[in-house]
Amino acid sequence: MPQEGQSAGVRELIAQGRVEEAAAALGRPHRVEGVVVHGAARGRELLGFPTANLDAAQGGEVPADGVYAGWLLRTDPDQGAEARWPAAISVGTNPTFEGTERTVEAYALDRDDLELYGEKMAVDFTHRIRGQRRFADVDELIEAMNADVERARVLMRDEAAPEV
Ligand SMILES: Cc1cc2nc3c(=O)[nH]c(=O)nc-3n(C[C@H](O)[C@H](O)[C@H](O)COP(=O)(O)O)c2cc1C
Ligand SMILES: Nc1ncnc2c1ncn2[C@@H]1O[C@H](COP(=O)(O)OP(=O)(O)O)[C@@H](O)[C@H]1O
Repeated sequence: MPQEGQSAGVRELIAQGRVEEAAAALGRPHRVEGVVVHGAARGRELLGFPTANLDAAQGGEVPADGVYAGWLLRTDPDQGAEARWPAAISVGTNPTFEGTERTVEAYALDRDDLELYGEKMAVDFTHRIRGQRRFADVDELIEAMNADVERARVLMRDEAAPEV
């Protein structure tokens, strides 16, 4: 659904991480869908930011590596279930940990109580924050993630909640 009718121009914007321009062209933020899978189990324990990792293999064009603000959504919520959260999103190989697999992961701002493994979810990309970096140590990464989360909070304050 999100891919259909996407022009080469919009695909190029997404590939370059220019998600604000892509959203303007599409009339809605670009969406990537997938099922939440297990990652390296570092998010919650080591970094203090649990991230839902999407198995995004066939769920839409993945934007350029980087850090974004946007939405984490349940695509088939039960009636009454919480369905969307403002999020800080990371796309890349986690170079600080010398990862090789490219992941799409999202931290729902200010929450630590979600149970999302196995759920069909999506991320909507509204703003690009920065590129991926290889930090010298974990503390530097955590410091950067804190700044990203603060930035995402400000950027998402006035964003209209997307349709599921
Ligand atoms: C807002 C945000 C920014 C991130 N920025 C970087 C980064 O610049 N470099 C990096 O190596 N990993 C970055 N990450 C990814 C973390 O390394 C990753 O979430 C962590 O390894 C946990 O992975 P796991 O979910 O597989 O346990 C970022 C994650 C988030 C949520
Ligand atoms: N605020 C949140 N944002 C995203 N996922 C959360 C959040 N709070 C709890 N979770 C849960 O924690 C999991 C991620 O924890 P994490 O330690 O990063 O493990 P993994 O490496 O398996 O992704 C998510 O899949 C989800 O089920």
